[in-house]
Order: sequence, then C-alpha cells, then structure tokens
Amino acid sequence: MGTLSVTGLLFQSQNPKPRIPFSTNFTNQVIFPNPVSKLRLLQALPNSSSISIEENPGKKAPTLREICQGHVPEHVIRRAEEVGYTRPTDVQLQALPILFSGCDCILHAQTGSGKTLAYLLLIFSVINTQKSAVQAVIVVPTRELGMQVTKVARMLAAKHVELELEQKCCTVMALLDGGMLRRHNSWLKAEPPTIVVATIRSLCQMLEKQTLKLESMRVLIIDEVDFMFNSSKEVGSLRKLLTSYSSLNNRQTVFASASIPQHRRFLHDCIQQKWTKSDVIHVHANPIQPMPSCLYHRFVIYGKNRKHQILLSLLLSDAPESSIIFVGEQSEKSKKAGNTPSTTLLVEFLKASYVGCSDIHLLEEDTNFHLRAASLSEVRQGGNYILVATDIAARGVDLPETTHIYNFDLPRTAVDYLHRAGRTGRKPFSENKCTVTSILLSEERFVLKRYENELLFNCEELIL
Ligand SMILES: Nc1ncnc2c1ncn2[C@@H]1O[C@H](COP(=O)(O)OP(=O)(O)OP(=O)(O)O)[C@@H](O)[C@H]1O
Repeated sequence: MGTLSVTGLLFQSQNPKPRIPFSTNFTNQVIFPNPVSKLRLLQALPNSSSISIEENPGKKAPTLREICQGHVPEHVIRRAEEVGYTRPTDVQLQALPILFSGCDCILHAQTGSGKTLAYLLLIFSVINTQKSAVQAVIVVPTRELGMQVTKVARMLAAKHVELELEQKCCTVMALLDGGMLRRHNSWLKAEPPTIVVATIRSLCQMLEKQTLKLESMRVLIIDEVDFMFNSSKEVGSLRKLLTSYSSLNNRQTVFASASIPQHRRFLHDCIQQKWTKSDVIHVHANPIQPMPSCLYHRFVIYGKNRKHQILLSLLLSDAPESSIIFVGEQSEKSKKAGNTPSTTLLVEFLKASYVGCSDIHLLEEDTNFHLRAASLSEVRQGGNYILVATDIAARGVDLPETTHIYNFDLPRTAVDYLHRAGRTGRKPFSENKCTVTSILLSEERFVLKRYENELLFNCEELIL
C-alpha cells in the first residue's frame, strides 16, 4: 500500500488544469490501496503528464474556481463565490481533483474543514439536470445535519440571475426522520428530485414503498460514516444500500468524517465488501493534528455538588459570545424513574442565575422535531446564544459563531470529545482562538488524559 502526501495544487496560467505535486511529508496523506489506483488517478486527471512527485513548497495554491472550472457548472461556482467560498480549504484542495477524476474516496479531515462543500461540488460536477431521476444521495445520521446539508445544496443549486436562461433546474429533496413523508411521496411520483439528502430510516421507507428509485444514482455520499456504522439500528440498512440499487461501476461512493478509527481496516472492508471500487482513495488531511489548531483546551475540577456553580463562574469569567454546553444523555433508568433530565435542570438553572445571555436553548433527542428545528434556527439567527445540548448536536452541526464549548459532563469517548470540540473553530481561515472547557471530578482526570493522548492535544488546568 503506497502512502503519498499532497502538499498543494498548481495551475499553469494559460492552462487551467490541475497539477498535483506529491511529496513525502506527513501533514496530508493520500493512501492508495494499490499501485493501480495511483496510476488510474494520474491517468484520469486532465494534464496528468504535468503531475510531479516532488515537493513544491511556497507555490501559490489555486482558487476554488480554478479547481472547479471545467467540472462544476459556472452558476454553481458563482453561487459558491457569492457566499464567500473562493479559497479552497486543505481537504477541498486535496480531494476535489481526486473526486473529479471519478475515484471513490474516503474524506477524512478535521471537523469544520469543509468536507460538505467538497462532496457537494463533486455532485454538481456529475449530475445531468436534463435527466429526470435521482442522481445523488447523501446519507446523514440526524435530521439536523440533513437540514443543514440540504440548505447548502439548495443554495448552490439556486438559479443565478445572470445565468438563468442557460441554467437547468436541479431539485434537492430532504428525506429526514420527522418529515412529511406523505408529501414526499407525491413529489416523488410527480417528478423525482436530482439530489436526495436522507436519514437511512426515511430513505429505506421510501425504497420499500418503491416510490424512490436509485437505479440512476451516480453519487452516493455517506456523511459521518463512522457514526453510521457504529449505530446498530442502521448498519444493516446502510450495508444493503451500499451493495444494491446501482452498480458499483456506475456509481461514485464517498465516505466522510473527521474520525475514522482504524481507517486502514475500513479501507480494506470497503473493497472486500464491494462498497467501493477497488481503487478507492483515502484522503487524510492533517493526520497528525486530528483537531483544529485554533482550539484551546482546558479543564476545571469541581467539588461534589458544586458543578452548576462552577459552570456559572466559568460563564461569568469567559462571557462567551456564543457557546454550546454538552450534557450527557439521560439514562433509561432515570427516564423510567420519571426524573427531570439534567439538560432541562441546567437550562432552568441558567435562566434563573445567568444574566449574561437571554438566548438559552435546548437541543436533545427526546424533544420533538419541531422544537429541535426551532432551537437551531433561533441560534442560527445571530450570535450571543447558549445551546444546552446532548451529543445530538455533536455531529456535523455547523454553528460557526460558537466561540466556547463546555463539557458539563465528560464525553464517553475520545471520538465524542473530538466532535463536541469541533462544534467551535469552524471558520476555516480564521486565526481566532476558541475554547473547549471540561468540568470534571478529580477522579475523572485520567479519562481526559486518555483523550489527550489519543487525540494528541494538551489540556490545561484552570483554577477558579
Ligand atoms: N472554501 C471555503 N471557504 C470558506 N468557508 C468554507 C469553505 N468551505 C467550507 N466553509 C465553511 O466551513 C464551515 C465548516 O464546513 P463543513 O460543515 O463542511 O465542515 P465539515 O468538514 O463537514 O465538519 P464536520 O466534520 O464537523 O461535519 C462551514 O461554515 C462552511 O460554510
């Protein structure tokens, strides 16, 4: 198995075709499962003769437009530029030429690094809007993430005033748990959408009813793939989706996540189980730094029965612009006993004692879908919020204004820590520091230490 690193992409001024200089430093990795895949990528990429396998330090990186031109329709590039996507992030820089070459791909890059835009640009490069069929499916673990991805996809697909005449319509359907599946049924019967963003459960319901047909699917994206494979409820349906509905050779399959534990094993499984073609490529951006460098990690030890007070003192001294406070899920036993969830108790406590912010919201699984949507849409309206949430908000949710994360309860695993922490530091080119604070008992210190070792970061003690 060859391991190469992509350090940058170059464009020659008269010829807007990508050159990929590979190098052997270890900041960014592209892992080819076999020499054939590397060869295939080199052959498939335009102007492949100009690909060099040496370092190219200090060369100017191309713009997003330069990378996308010739692949992505002009109106999509313009829409992207209008919302400020002009410079590619690391993962976009590395992955887009590979994705445009037709390879299956595992996108493995830090939280907030722009994986969504990378796979959406691939979709727009592949779909044929003349054709009336579902051509791309994006599978997401939660309704919240689904709504967010749908919004970005619709924003990119929107008609551009100047290019309206030459632009064909591309529709994006959100098929998410808690949605109005009956309405979707009529929509699907009338005219299939081009892109479907779905949770696996809702997707399977539609497939069973045979109202949704995926035979023309050209791109299949599985977002937060490690989470999906870890969810015992969904893994069977996910495996079935990956091995059915469209032939592997007609489909490009992309897996995305900031955490893919045992990624070599996963790469092997992808090929063995025929979820991907055998020359699938693992793009691993920043492997030696699993979390964004703009994060500052600290912890506070609390004495028994003083946890709420400690949180209050932290909020008063930090005066955070916008923050998320993560609380552990209520146990089944506690639910059965009829106890009030600690999330609700915390919201009540903060409303009664913290005057620094009047916009305090709650996001947890057991709240109904409409209240969950309302909470998120209210915090999206601007800064200065506190969101008290369980781990439902830890995966994929993009609230770029968040400056502070508080782990009121320690996350259960290092991967959970990584995703919670990654809800901040989500402005790709910003230098601003964001803070992640864990509140723990002295006997829990070793747990956090384990996460530090696993995720290669340092946590400083804060004495209040
Ligand atoms: N090229 C770009 N220029 C500026 N901002 C960008 C660019 N690409 C993405 N972003 C912004 O970066 C933020 C994070 O992007 P995104 O949600 O895709 O991250 P992600 O890699 O999927 O993270 P996670 O693993 O947490 O889901 C978003 O607010 C998005 O608008």
